[in-house]
Amino acid sequence: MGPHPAVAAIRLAVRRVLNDILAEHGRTPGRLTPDERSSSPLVLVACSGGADSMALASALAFEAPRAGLRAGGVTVDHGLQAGSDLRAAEVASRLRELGLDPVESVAVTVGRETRVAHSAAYRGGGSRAGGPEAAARDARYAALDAAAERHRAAAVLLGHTRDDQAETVLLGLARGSGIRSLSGMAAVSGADGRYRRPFLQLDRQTARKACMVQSLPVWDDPHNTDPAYTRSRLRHEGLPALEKALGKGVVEALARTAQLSRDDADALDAWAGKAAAGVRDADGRLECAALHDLPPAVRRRVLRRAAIEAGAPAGSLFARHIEEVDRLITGWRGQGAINLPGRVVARRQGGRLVIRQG
Ligand SMILES: Nc1ncnc2c1ncn2[C@@H]1O[C@H](COP(=O)(O)OP(=O)(O)OP(=O)(O)O)[C@@H](O)[C@H]1O
Repeated sequence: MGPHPAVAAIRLAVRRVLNDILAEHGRTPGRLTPDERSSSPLVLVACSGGADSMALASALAFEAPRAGLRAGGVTVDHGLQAGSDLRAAEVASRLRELGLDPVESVAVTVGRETRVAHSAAYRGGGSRAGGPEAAARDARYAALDAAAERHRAAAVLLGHTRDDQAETVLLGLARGSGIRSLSGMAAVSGADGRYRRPFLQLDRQTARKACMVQSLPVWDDPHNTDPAYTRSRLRHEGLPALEKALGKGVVEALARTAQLSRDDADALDAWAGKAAAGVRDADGRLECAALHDLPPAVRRRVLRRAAIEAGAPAGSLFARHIEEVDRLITGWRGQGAINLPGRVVARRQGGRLVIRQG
């Protein structure tokens, strides 16, 4: 008898991603001999101990040796709840029981300077827009990046599911975001495509079921049900209300919107990349008349790229900033310079737009 359908589904999702990683390393799937083991690429799973990432860890532990890859795990202790250090240690020991090796528990301090074990220091991103959730996320990714580098990992797997994707799209819609935000999380992201999300097409219920039938203990993060958090309200009130009003299938539809938006955003970014070269003069200033002739979606992307190239941090550069700069082109009334994040300033000089450090 084969595995339970939920277990088969999570394993298939992970196998696909492992096959991609193997292909990128010029390898074919197959079990390792003991000699080959130390030189085979390492895939880490980022595990909170929640159902999604425990399911992911179990599928990785099962599939990696069959594919000819090593598998390890990292759990991050954000230090935000009492006893979080004990829980992280417990998650680490569960990962070891699954057969993962190496396994690390990394402590970070969110909000101020963020430290991890191994004496390295990272910025927690406390001043970043988005509040404590964003600060915790920044600290977590810094720690995961560092762990991946320490272990020279080929990839880090994350347990985001189709439900997480739908929530991300809805949050973006409610904020009035453009299609790049509506495209949600990418299946592959980060430095050199380090982060992989095998479960983006899989629903949360399947991951939870897979844990249940494999008797994997899971930790339910109280933040996930705390109505103080926007995402929690969306998950427990917003999406169910939408499904009640519009019928089942809202989550799948939103995930499809993410995919379609990603394709559109990629195409527009490529267009803007080409257009950017055509609107610059020899001194790197932008020609306002040429910018004016571009479709607004392309023009805004050209302006955003120029601001980022001048040093504006992408994470702090919002649509409202770009709209203000855009008015120097489309609504020119002699306005003064526009200040952007990262001490970047946009100002009009005759028929040219200059975007550079203030
Ligand atoms: N403390 C953590 N340590 C390591 N990885 C984490 C941690 N928190 C989140 N992750 C990774 O990020 C993914 C998304 O986390 P998030 O908290 O947004 O979703 P979730 O639905 O609560 O996931 P899970 O059920 O796995 O906790 C997780 O599946 C996991 O891969």
